[in-house]
Amino acid sequence: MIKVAICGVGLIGGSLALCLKDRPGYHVIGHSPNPASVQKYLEREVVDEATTSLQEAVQDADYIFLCVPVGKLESYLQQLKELSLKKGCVITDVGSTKQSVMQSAEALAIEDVYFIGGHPMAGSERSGVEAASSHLFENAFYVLTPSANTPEEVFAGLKQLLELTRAKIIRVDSALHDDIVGAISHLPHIIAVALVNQVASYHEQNDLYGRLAAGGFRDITRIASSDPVIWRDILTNNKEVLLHLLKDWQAEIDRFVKMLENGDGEAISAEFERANRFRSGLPERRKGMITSLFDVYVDVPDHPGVIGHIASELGTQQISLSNIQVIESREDVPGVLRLSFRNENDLERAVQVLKQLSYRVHF
Ligand SMILES: NC(=O)C1=CN([C@@H]2O[C@H](COP(=O)(O)OP(=O)(O)OC[C@H]3O[C@@H](n4cnc5c(N)ncnc54)[C@H](O)[C@@H]3O)[C@@H](O)[C@H]2O)C=CC1
Ligand SMILES: O=C(O)C(=O)Cc1ccc(O)cc1
Repeated sequence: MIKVAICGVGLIGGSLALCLKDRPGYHVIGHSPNPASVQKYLEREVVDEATTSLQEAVQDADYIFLCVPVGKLESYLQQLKELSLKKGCVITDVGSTKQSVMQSAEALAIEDVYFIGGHPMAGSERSGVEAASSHLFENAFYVLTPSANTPEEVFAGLKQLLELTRAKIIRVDSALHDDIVGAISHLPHIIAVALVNQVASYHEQNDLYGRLAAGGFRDITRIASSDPVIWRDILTNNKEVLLHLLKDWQAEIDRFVKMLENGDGEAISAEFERANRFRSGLPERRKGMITSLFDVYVDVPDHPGVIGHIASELGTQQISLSNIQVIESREDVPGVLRLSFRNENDLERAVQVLKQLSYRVHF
């Protein structure tokens, strides 16, 4: 029996638990110091067992996953150093930054125990065990940052375990990880939050701002609804990288200021062309990391019953929708529906059905 302890069974910890629980040969135990959380893990049946005692959770565990906010990782490692752990046990984390936790683990160096940093690059703006799903990591990248002295067979063991999530496991140096993820995930979260707050200030003066905000605004600001504590920790932890990225961002904004001041329409269209070229070359429908899961956009006429019609046609074909959202909701124009599916197969079948029904679909 492989015993897996999960400390912090939220969106990520809960999704990992769901990937492992119910597999023959695996036993998943959840931990939180908070009795109400432990109760919730059990009620929701995401773990086989749950306890408020860290010692009980990690005793005899083969793998210990730390799935708490990045700012709590060091104190968890310190606590683990004081407890009795199974010889050869592997501790890993799921934090969105990797350099600081690698440094903490190296400084603490627990005897006969290995630490390998981890970051599943999938998630969402939602949080808590309520949002957990065993499908969350499918086809996403899962970064591992072993240290120079991690034995190859220990790395291989963790990789094999994580393959049960159906993620693509890749090994990346922790500093490079923080540079890249800073640019493609942390900076976009800052931009989304700053943009929402800029508009929120205008809205305080005139609520037409919020009422008209739709389509593009909602699309690029989805991630501004992410959990404040999780993101406080991520940003403060990747401070140096982000300060550098924000300087570059300021330079990008300044270039736009100049182009507008100079009325340089050609330069502006060149910016859009360059962005379009790069974005079109990105892998499609990659999970998490800003792009959505398995989504399709459908242009719909503005008449009652159209949403019900689409949902029932898909239902007839046994295609399950995981989410449906009206993106453009003005009363006088056709709208756009965003339909989300749990997997690529459902998405592709839905697209066929929608096309047969003469709906215009786009990604
Ligand atoms: N949200 C996302 O999309 C992604 C998050 N991550 C990383 O995963 C980790 C967990 O994030 P989520 O699952 O999104 O958050 P979450 O809020 O859904 O879950 C966090 C869990 O940690 C527990 N927790 C919070 N403070 C604690 C404390 N002081 N002591 C013990 N337990 C505590 C909470 O009760 C909860 O079970 C973070 O380090 C985050 O950077 C990684 C990939 C994606
Ligand atoms: O929702 C999205 O698009 C995300 O970007 C989710 C996300 C959040 C934090 C991570 O460390 C990885 C992925």
